[in-house]
Amino acid sequence: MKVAVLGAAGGIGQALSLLLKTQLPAGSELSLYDVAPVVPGVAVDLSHIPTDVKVTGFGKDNLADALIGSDIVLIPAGVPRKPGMDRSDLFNINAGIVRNLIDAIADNCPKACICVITNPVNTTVAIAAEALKAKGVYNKNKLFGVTTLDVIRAETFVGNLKGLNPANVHVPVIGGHSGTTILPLLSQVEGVEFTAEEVASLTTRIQNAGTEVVEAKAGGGSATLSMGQAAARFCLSLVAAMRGDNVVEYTYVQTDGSDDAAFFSHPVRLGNNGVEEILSYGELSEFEQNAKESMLAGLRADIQLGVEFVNGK
Ligand SMILES: NC(=O)C1=CN([C@@H]2O[C@H](COP(=O)(O)OP(=O)(O)OC[C@H]3O[C@@H](n4cnc5c(N)ncnc54)[C@H](O)[C@@H]3O)[C@@H](O)[C@H]2O)C=CC1
Ligand SMILES: O=C([O-])CC(=O)C(=O)O
Repeated sequence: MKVAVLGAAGGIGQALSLLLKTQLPAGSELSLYDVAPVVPGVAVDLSHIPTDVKVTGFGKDNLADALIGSDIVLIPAGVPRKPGMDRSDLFNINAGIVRNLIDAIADNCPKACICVITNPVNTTVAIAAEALKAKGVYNKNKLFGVTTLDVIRAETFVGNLKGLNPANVHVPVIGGHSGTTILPLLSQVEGVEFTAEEVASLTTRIQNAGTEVVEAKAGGGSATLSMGQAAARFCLSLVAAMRGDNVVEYTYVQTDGSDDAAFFSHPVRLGNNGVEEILSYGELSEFEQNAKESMLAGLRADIQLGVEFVNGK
């Protein structure tokens, strides 16, 4: 198993690479790429941890070498938010970064599962899909927007509010990954009752949790450590599924688009070839149904922006 991390010298990239170095199965390879000159040093640093995972660092001019033979590519490359910015304000810089990295993936490891972390995820995943189509190698079952951070936050906040161990709480989160497009399904949390006020305030907190971190970091970036954990969880689930385990994760994937949007986070059964089955997210409460209806137009517009970035208007 070879896993490549593109943007590996950044805040997310380093946390994620550390978790993968210690948790990937024995015999795996971890390939770290970044345009920052520190990346070979990050790889040397990690390589001193005694696990049977081989780590190699690749600088700016060696993207092809980093990618060749990869089974999974994780993309946390790009700029993070500062206070006062929305995720959509990152589009101008990050759209081009994602496009170029995806072109290189198409050329060097077109069969890899691709996990996009770079914001705005609602749009960068659509950019990735269109760029892969333009190269003739798009497989909708192998492209994922990583929305696991919304899930782990929701589990933490519910656990804290109700005095439960968050590790035992499961909260479905559907939709996209920004503001009101993030839709936690609190009505489906087993064994927990919420008042209407709790549903309203928890939903808002989960939707604004990224901003909570951006403001607390006061100009020093956005979530990196919790995102490293979230991306590691998603990647390790994909690895386990590729080795035959039955694994379901919530992730932003291409749907048939019939009722929701062309990309939408669903519970997804993962398998050897990425998406094995997109599962239903079940029944929504009236609050959730209304929240879904009112965010869909915005999510569709975010996706359209990505389609037009690659194909023109
Ligand atoms: N999906 C999600 O839930 C989340 C997504 N993010 C997003 O992840 C991205 C990265 O965030 P951080 O790690 O905090 O930023 P960072 O600034 O700490 O790291 C980004 C890294 O990307 C590298 N980079 C820039 N252009 C590149 C290119 N063309 N090729 C390879 N590497 C390149 C930089 O050199 C840097 O090392 C941001 O867009 C952020 O908004 C952040 C948190 C959660
Ligand atoms: O809020 C941000 O800019 C980073 C992010 O996506 C998150 O923390 O959920």
